[in-house]
Amino acid sequence: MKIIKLTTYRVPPRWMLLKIETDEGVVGWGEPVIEGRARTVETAVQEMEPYLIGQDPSRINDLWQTMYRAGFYRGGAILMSAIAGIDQALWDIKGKVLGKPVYELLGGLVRDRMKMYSWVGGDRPSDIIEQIRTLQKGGFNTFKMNGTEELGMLDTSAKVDEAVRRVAEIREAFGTTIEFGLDFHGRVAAPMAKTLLRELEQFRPLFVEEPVLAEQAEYYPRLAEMTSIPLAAGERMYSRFEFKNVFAAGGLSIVQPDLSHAGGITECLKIASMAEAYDITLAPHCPLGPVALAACLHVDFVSYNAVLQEQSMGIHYNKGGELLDYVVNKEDFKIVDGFCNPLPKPGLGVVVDEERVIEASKNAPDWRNPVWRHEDGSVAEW
Ligand SMILES: O=C(O)C(=O)C[C@@H](O)[C@H](O)CO
Ligand SMILES: [Mg+2]
Repeated sequence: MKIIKLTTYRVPPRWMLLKIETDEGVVGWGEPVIEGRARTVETAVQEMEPYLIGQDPSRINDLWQTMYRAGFYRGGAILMSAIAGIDQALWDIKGKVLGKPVYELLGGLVRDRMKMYSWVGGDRPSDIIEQIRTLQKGGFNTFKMNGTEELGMLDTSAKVDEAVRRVAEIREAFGTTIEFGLDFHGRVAAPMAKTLLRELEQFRPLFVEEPVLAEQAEYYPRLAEMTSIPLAAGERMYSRFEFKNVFAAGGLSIVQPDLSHAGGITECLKIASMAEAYDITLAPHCPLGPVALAACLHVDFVSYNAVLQEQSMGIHYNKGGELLDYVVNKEDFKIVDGFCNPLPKPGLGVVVDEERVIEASKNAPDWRNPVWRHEDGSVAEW
């Protein structure tokens, strides 16, 4: 069997789907994308084509290593997202050829169902209580929200009080009937992280995500020393070579590689396994589409240390498109009591509605995150 064609489809809300075709008619789908840089990743996928066209798609490991090493420069958000989506599609092809879901090719199930969580509150966290109440009815009991709005590198007690009040209200309303993670989203600089973590500790959030920016990872062990709140990060780290230094330095309790940014199933499986050796749990980042989520679930179902899975249904980014819009087998993604079952169909287990994808790709938006500014006019971390 040989790879004969790669086709990318940028689609609303902000995703990109990749179709890899073979000379025997087997097709694989992947989701290579960096939110806000879809066109750049699309070009990176096109630049990877010479390593793929005419090659045997079953040789995923050799194709992965060639895409990673043969171009001399390596790593980073764009190249690793391109490789990620291609890798997903290759695993999809392999599973379809062998008639098995990907998790079977990776050693089989380590659990029967996977715990999912839902975003609430939007870019500037609001209406959280109501949104949690609504999602509870749908069976969710684990949530994530932004921990703050814009925050200066050194900011006021009033801003700290605002962040703490929001969390206090959640605990007041729900007690310990729910759990919630706080995403600092890189908005909190090191000078403010300690204060916020100390003030929030009394409410025992399930985790604090990106407590500081990924480029400040050396603070993870120092922050972990001063708080009992589990620290989570990973969406802005792109290969096991980045994660190894963070694991060795300590401080992370939860690692959140993104299956569409960190080299795909082949790489994230290795990251998950490295994390397990450090007693670090796995909670793949996935504010994206159905193929990305499917890739996450296959890694979750074979990784002992997988504890939580993000999914984008109802997320504030999904304007103009929703998680299952491009999926035919929507029922396979059903979330019951906050859990998802293994995807049973061969490959990644996503039956893509190709007509819908092609139609939607005709007027795909160039999604960009907003550019925020502090009151002094300087750019703020979004
Ligand atoms: O889901 C998360 O944890 C995020 O921090 C969302 C962020 O990654 C946006 O997708 C960037 O556009
Ligand atoms: Mg995040």
